[in-house]
Amino acid sequence: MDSKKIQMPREVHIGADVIDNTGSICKDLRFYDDVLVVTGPNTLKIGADKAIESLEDEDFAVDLSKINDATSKTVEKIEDKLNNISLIVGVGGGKVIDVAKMAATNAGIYFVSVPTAASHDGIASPLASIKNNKGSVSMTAQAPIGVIADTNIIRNAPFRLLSAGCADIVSNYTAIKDWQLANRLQNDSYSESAAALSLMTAKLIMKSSKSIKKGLEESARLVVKSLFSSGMAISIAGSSRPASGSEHKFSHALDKIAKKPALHGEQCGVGTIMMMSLHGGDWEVIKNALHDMNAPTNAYELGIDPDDIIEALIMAHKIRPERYTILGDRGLSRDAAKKLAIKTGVI
Ligand SMILES: NC(=O)c1ccc[n+]([C@@H]2O[C@H](COP(=O)([O-])OP(=O)(O)OC[C@H]3O[C@@H](n4cnc5c(N)ncnc54)[C@H](O)[C@@H]3O)[C@@H](O)[C@H]2O)c1
Ligand SMILES: O=P(O)(O)OC[C@@H](O)CO
Ligand SMILES: [Zn+2]
Repeated sequence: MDSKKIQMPREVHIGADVIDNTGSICKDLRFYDDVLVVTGPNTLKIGADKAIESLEDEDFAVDLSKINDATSKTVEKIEDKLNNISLIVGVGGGKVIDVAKMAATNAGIYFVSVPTAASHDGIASPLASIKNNKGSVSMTAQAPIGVIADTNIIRNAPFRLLSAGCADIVSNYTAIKDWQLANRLQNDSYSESAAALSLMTAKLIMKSSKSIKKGLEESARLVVKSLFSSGMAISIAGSSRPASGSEHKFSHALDKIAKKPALHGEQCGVGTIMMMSLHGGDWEVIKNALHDMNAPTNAYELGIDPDDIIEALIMAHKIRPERYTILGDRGLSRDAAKKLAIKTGVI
C-alpha cells in the first residue's frame, strides 16, 4: 500500500482575545525573523492591527499586505514580497487565509492562520481554493503551523458569516454521499475515518442548529471547533473530498455566473438541499436546519437571480470534472435543473 502523509497544525488556540497572544505564540513556535501579515480591507482594523501590535511587542519586524481576492495573481504578488520573511500570518476571511497559505507553501515558509470569521472550513486545512483562468482550483498547500481563532472577534463578526460556516459544514452530508458514489462507480480512493469525522461534524452542527445564536461566545467556539474538525477530515483524506462534492461544484459554478455571488458557505448550503434531493435523501431536514441557522435556503435569500441558479446547476458537472458526483459526466438537462430547483423551493 502507498504511504500516506497527513498534515495537521502544531498548535491551535481558540478563545476570547487570543489574538493578543499572536507574538508569544509565534515565539513559542520558534519563529524570530521578519513576519508578513496578510489581511483584507475589512479585517485590518478588526484583527490584523491587534496581531501586528502583539508581534511587535515580541520584537518581530512586521510587514503588511492587503489583498482583495484569492487569485493566482494575488498569490504571486504576495510571493514577491517575501524577501527575508520566514513566516506569513494570515488575518481575515477564507480568501485571505487561502492566499497566505498558498504563498507560504510556494515560498517554502511557514504560515499561521488567524481567522476573523467562522465562515469556511479552510481555517486549518492543507488546501487552498485559488481562482485562475480556469475557475476555482483546490490546490494542495501546507497546513498552517498554528491556528489562532479569537472568539471575541468571531462572535462580533456579522452573523451571516457564522451561518455560512455552519452551511459549509452541513454540505459535508452530500459531499460524503458523492464520495461514496465515486468510490463505488469509479473506484476513487475513500477514507472511512475521514468520512466518519466529516459526517460526525455535520451531525453535531445540525443538532445544534437552533442554539447557534448571534453574539454568543459559545456559538462562535462551537462553529470554530466544527470547522476545525471538518478541516481535519480534509487533512486525513489529503483532498477536499470529505467536505466538497456536487454542492460545492454548484457553488463554484455560481461564483462564475452570478453578478454578485453570495458567501461560499451560503451557496454550498443551498446546493446541499438540491443535491440531497438528487441523491434521494431527506432534503427537507437539510433545508429546515439551514433555516434554523439563519442561512439562506433559496435564490431570493441568496440574492441571486433564479435564472443563474438554473445555469449553475447545468454547468456544475463541468467544474473539476475529475471529481465524480451525483451529477455524473453529463450533468443536468435544463428541464431537470428547473424541476429540481422548483421542487426544493430554491426558485
Ligand atoms: N482552503 C480550504 O480548504 C477552503 C475551505 C472552504 C472555503 N474556502 C474558500 O474560502 C473562501 C470563502 O471564505 P469566506 O466566506 O470567509 O469569504 P471572504 O474571505 O470573501 O470573506 C467574506 C467577507 O467577510 C469579511 N470579514 C471577515 N471577517 C470579518 C469580521 N470579523 N468582521 C467583518 N467582516 C469580516 C471579509 O472582509 C469579506 O468581505 C472561498 O474562496 C472558498 O473557496 C477554502
Ligand atoms: O475543494 P473545494 O471545492 O474548493 O472545497 C474546499 C472547501 O470549500 C470545502 O468546504
Ligand atoms: Zn466549502
